[in-house]
Amino acid sequence: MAENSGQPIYILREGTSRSNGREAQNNNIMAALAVADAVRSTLGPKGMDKMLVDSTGNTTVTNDGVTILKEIDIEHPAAKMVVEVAKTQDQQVGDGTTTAVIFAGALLKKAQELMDQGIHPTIVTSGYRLAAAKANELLSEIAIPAKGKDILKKVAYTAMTGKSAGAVGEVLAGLAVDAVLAVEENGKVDVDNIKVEKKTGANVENSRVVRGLVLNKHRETSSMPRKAENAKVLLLNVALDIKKTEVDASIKIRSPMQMQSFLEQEESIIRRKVDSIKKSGATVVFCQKAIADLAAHYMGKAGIMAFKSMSESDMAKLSKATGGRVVTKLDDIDPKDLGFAGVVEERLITGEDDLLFIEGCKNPKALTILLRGSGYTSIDEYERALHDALRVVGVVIEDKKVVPGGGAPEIELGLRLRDYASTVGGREQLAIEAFAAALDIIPRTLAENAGLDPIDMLVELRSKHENKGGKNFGLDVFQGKPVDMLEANVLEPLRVKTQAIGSATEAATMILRIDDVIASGGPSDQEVAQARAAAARQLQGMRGGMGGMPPGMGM
Ligand SMILES: Nc1ncnc2c1ncn2[C@@H]1O[C@H](COP(=O)(O)OP(=O)(O)O)[C@@H](O)[C@H]1O
Ligand SMILES: [Mg+2]
Repeated sequence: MAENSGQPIYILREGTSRSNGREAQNNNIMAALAVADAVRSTLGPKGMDKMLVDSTGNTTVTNDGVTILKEIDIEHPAAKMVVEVAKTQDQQVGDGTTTAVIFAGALLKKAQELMDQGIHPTIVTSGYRLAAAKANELLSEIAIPAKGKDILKKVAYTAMTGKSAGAVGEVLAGLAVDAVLAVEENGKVDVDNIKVEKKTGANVENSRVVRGLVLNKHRETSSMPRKAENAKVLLLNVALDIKKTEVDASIKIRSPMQMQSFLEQEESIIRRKVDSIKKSGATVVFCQKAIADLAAHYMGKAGIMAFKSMSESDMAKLSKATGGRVVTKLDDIDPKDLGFAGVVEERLITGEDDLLFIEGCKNPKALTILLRGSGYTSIDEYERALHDALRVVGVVIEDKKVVPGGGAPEIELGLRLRDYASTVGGREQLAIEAFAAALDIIPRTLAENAGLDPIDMLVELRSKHENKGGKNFGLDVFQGKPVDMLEANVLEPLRVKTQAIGSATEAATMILRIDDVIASGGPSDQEVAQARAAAARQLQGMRGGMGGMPPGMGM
C-alpha cells in the first residue's frame, strides 16, 4: 500500500499475504529449522527411524533423510528450499542428505543470532560465502587418498550404518563394492549399470552380484531348453512371424489345395526366418517383437531358447552385458553381432518363481544385484542402504579421496575456520565464526542421538584436534568417546562433505537474502470462508441499496 494524496493505493490482489523485513526472514528461518528438526533425530549410526504412513496407508520405515523429506508434504517455500538441498545432495552424491539439511538449519539459526545483534543479512551471507569457499579448500587438505577394495568397503559400510541394514552392512558393503568395481570404466562409474532385483523369501546373506542380468522372463515354449551354456545371444528387433499386410487385405481361398499351399507358404516363410537364425549360430534369441507359435516350435526343435516382447531397456542392458548388437535384418546375420553369455538359464528361486539368469557375460558392464530379504519393509530399506553404498563407492572410485567420519572433519574445519576468521576481520569475521560454530551441529547431533553429553563430547573432540595427529578424531558413538576414525574404519567420500557444505550454504544464503514474501497462492479454507462471508455482506448491501464496495477494492 502506498499513500497518494491521502488515498491508499492497493497494488496487490485481495487475499495476497505479505510479510517483509525481519518478520519475513524470521518466518523463513523458522520454516527451514522445522525441516532440519524433522530429520535431526535420524543422524548417525544411533539415529532413530521414522515411520511414514502415506494417504493410502502404505508404510515406510526409514532413517534416510531424503526419503523422509520426499514423503512428507511440505508447503512453505523456504522449507522447500531446504528440501531441495537434500534432493541435490542425493543426486550428486547419494549420501549425506541429513547432514546437509541439518547444517543448513544450523547456518540459519546462527544467522538469526547475528541479525538479532544488528548485523545486516548481506554481511552474514558474504561471510558465509567466504567461509564455505575456505572450507572447501581446507577439506581437500584434510582429505585422505583412497585406493583399494578395503577402503571402498569401509566407505560403503559407513554409508549404511544407521540404516536398518546396519547388522547386515557387511554383506551389503561387499555386494556394493563388487558391483561397482565391475562396472567401472576408465575411472568413471555409472551406477545406472547396476540393476537391483529385489526378491523376498530368503535372508539377505543369500543376496549376490550376478555378473550379467536377472530378468523376469520365461522362454516361449517348454520344448525349448531351460539352459544354454556358452550361449551365443542374438538380439533381434524383427518379428518372427508372418508380416502383417500394411493395408487390410483378404485372401480368397477357393479350394483345399489353395489352403494347403497358402499354409505351406506361411510355413516356409517362418522356416526361412528360423533357418537364418540357425545359420548365424545363435543359441539364445531375445526378440523385441512377437514370435509366432510355429517359429517358437522350430526354434525349440533346433535347441534354441527364445524370448519375445523384450523391453527396449532390457535389450540395451543385454547388449551392454553380452556385447551383442541389436539386429534389425534377418538375412545374413553377422556372427560378430552375436553376444556371449557363459550361461543363460531359467532358474527356480525359493520355489516360487522362475527368473532368467544371464551370467558369465563377456563384457559384464551391466549387472544385477539379486537382493534378498525376508520382508517387504526390510528389503526396501536394504535397497535404500544399497543405493547409498553404490553411490558412495562410485564417488570414491572417481575422486579417490575420503575424509574421516563421526564429525571429525566438522571439528577440524571449525577450528581452522576460526583462525581464518581472524585474518578476515571486520563484521564478516563474526559471520565466519558463526559458520564455524554451525559446523558443530554434526558432532553435537551425533552425540545427542547416541545419548551422550554433547558439550563434553565437543570439548573432548576439540582438545584432540588441537593436538598434533588428532585431526582424524571423531565421535565413536558406540564407545562414547573420541576415537581415530581411520582406526575405527569410519570413512566417507570427500564429495559428501564438500557437496553438503556447498549446497547448505547456498540454500541458507538464498533464504537470508529474502526480505519480502508476497504470497498470492491458492486461498486457504479460512480465506475461502472469509471471502464467502464478504460476498454475502456485499450482496446484502446491494439489496439494501447501499452499493458498498468490497473491502480492499477501494481506489
Ligand atoms: N560408526 C560410526 N561412528 C561414528 N559416526 C558415524 C559412524 N558411521 C557413520 N557416522 C556418521 O554419521 C553421519 C551420517 O549419518 P546418516 O544418518 O547416514 O546421515 P546422512 O543422511 O547425512 O548420511 C556422518 O557424520 C558419519 O560420519
Ligand atoms: Mg548416510
